[in-house]
Amino acid sequence: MNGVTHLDVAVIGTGYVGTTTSIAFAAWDHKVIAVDSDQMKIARLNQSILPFYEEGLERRLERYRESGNLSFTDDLEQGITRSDVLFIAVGTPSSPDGSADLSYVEMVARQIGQMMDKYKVIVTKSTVPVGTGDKIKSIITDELKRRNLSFSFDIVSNPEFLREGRALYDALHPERVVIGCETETARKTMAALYEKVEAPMLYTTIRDAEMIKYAANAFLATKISFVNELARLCDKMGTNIMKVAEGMGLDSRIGPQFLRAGIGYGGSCFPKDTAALLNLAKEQETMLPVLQAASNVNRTQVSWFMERIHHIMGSLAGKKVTLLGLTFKPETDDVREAPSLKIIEQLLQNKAIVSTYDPQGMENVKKIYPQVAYKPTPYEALEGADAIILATEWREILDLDWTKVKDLIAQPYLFDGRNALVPSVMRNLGYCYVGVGIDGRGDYH
Ligand SMILES: NC(=O)c1ccc[n+]([C@@H]2O[C@H](COP(=O)([O-])OP(=O)(O)OC[C@H]3O[C@@H](n4cnc5c(N)ncnc54)[C@H](O)[C@@H]3O)[C@@H](O)[C@H]2O)c1
Ligand SMILES: O=c1ccn([C@@H]2O[C@H](COP(=O)(O)OP(=O)(O)O[C@H]3O[C@H](CO)[C@@H](O)[C@H](O)[C@H]3O)[C@@H](O)[C@H]2O)c(=O)[nH]1
Repeated sequence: MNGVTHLDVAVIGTGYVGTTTSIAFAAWDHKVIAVDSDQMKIARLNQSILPFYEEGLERRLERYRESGNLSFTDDLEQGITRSDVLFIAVGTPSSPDGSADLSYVEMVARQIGQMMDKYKVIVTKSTVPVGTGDKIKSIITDELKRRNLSFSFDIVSNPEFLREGRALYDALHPERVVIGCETETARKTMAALYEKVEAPMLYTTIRDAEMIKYAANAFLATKISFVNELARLCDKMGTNIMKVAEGMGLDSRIGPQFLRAGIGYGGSCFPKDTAALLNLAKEQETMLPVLQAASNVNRTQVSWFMERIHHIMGSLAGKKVTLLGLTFKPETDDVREAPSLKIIEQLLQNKAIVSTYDPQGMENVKKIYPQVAYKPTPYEALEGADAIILATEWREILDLDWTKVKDLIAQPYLFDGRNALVPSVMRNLGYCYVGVGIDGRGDYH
């Protein structure tokens, strides 16, 4: 494969990562077949309809389908036999004990072993525990043995670091590409795949690459929990976590990113990947007390925030609470592990009447909490509200006409779970504004 720059690639799994990865490889002029076992998803993708919301992806999807660089199929065998490089990008959700559920990855490995017809480079894009590369190798070897075939293949770990809401940009402009591989052929193939990317390429063992992904997510999650923990203290001490974080972040050794205090991290990655790493450590009889604490802080952050609300408002029974923002972060429709879900759960338990608005997340939450009132505009959601809780800092929500909102609501309580509005501005408008760790000494009025 030396010197070859246009590779035939199959990407197995067309979720957030698989679809974005497929589009990135198509953009770099490789021929990509994206495969999913979900026929509905494939049918939509074949009409250039993205099965989730992510800005900018749909236009690219159409462009590369038309150019012939990107096609979609539910026929895995076609994807495998027509490609030299196979990417595994299926989900690795949490099992009840916190470990990564590898059943989708193992299933794909078996299918690859049952269908491959010649040498392939098999790359794990999914986030997987250390040792999964070895597992995939042995599953494929067993399947080939069963078929009395003995051709070789290479296993590679190439973890993905994209953020939802910025998936296309992150995939096209990664800050680093981590490649865990064992042979020169695999290394050259991966170098050819990423030839057009201007980013450091870090070559490691497969196990190191697998660990790097978990370590990066665990570190970022810990940074967030660290400021959230401090925010709780700031709230008691009359200090402002926003200023404290700003002061910390100006030290280049610390950096300003991921120091935004709030109601905690959600999403399909941080909660699941920290749990998986903790589980991995437990299996090795090794303690990770720092990460365990970070996880505990995050697990209790919404309850801590809700306690502030109860402290100020008393019982919420029969009160109308408007929740603004449902997704785990702005610019996505993903509500997996979103703090808003815990907030809804607690509001309903306390017999509040909940209405909500989110630009993209309402359909997904409606499936879980049909008893909440989902409104087509934020203003309709806010009518007659006794309290407003901001859970996701969508631009559209921050840019509301807050003077108009003031006239719509019954009581001016505004709880900003993301410290995203300007306290002095909101207070000047007459709101009783409460943020996370910025108000001090519980004196909110
Ligand atoms: N979402 C992110 O931002 C992100 C970022 C980096 C890494 N990751 C990791 O990437 C992996 C995928 O995440 P995601 O969010 O894209 O998941 P997802 O749930 O959105 O998509 C997974 C897809 O795999 C498909 N699938 C499952 N089994 C299959 C099979 N046997 N054959 C073909 N298709 C199959 C499913 O139908 C689904 O469409 C996970 O390990 C995740 O931790 C996710
Ligand atoms: O200072 C901050 C930064 C983030 N968050 C929250 O943290 C969560 C995760 O945010 P972000 O990391 O931006 O989104 P993800 O799409 O989950 O991306 C993370 O998880 C992906 C999946 O593994 C990785 O690829 C990315 O590198 C990693 O940033 C969200 O709920 C944010 O609201 C905070 O509370 N404070």
